[in-house]
Amino acid sequence: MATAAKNLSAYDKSTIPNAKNFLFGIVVSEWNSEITEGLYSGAHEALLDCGALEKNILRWNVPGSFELTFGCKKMMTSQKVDAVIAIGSVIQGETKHFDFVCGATAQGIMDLNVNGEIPVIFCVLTDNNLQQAQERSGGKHGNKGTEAAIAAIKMVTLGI
Ligand SMILES: Nc1c(NC[C@H](O)[C@H](O)[C@H](O)CO)[nH]c(=O)[nH]c1=O
Ligand SMILES: CC(=O)[C@@H](O)COP(=O)(O)O
Repeated sequence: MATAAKNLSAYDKSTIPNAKNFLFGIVVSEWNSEITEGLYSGAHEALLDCGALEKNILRWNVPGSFELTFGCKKMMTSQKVDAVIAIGSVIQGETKHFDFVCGATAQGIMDLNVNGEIPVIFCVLTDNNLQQAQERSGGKHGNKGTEAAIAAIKMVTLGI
């Protein structure tokens, strides 16, 4: 199902476990900060709405999406977090650089999930243009940050 066919911000709170006992890390890319701050707001608000405590949400910033893998790895190995949300916005430019940044970031975060002990949520928008990014970070298609927060809570409580 394409994003255009769903609302990224939609969730049934009654089906989401309470997050009050868990610690969440959020690593935020500074590239396209208009977008990544919107994603962060969506994730932060959803975590609090589902019971997470403000003092249990740790935020670090990194320069760009390519640095998300290292930032998440450093956070998960040095901090007592139960899940990490990686937030980025990659927007197509004139060259193939978009492909390399998106591919490397997706692979790096997947590797953290395969080799690590806690879930790392892929909250990285990979859009053709700014409008698409705006629509998915609090616009008409909702907020992928909200979706990522719900995914983090579900993964932390998996099997409980
Ligand atoms: N063009 C975008 C970038 N590029 C920067 C890289 O992510 C990286 O910081 C740089 O190559 C140094 O290692 N990053 C984004 O997050 N979004 C973009 O659209
Ligand atoms: C995703 C990128 O790295 C891209 O925005 C950079 O722009 P350009 O391809 O025009 O150098």
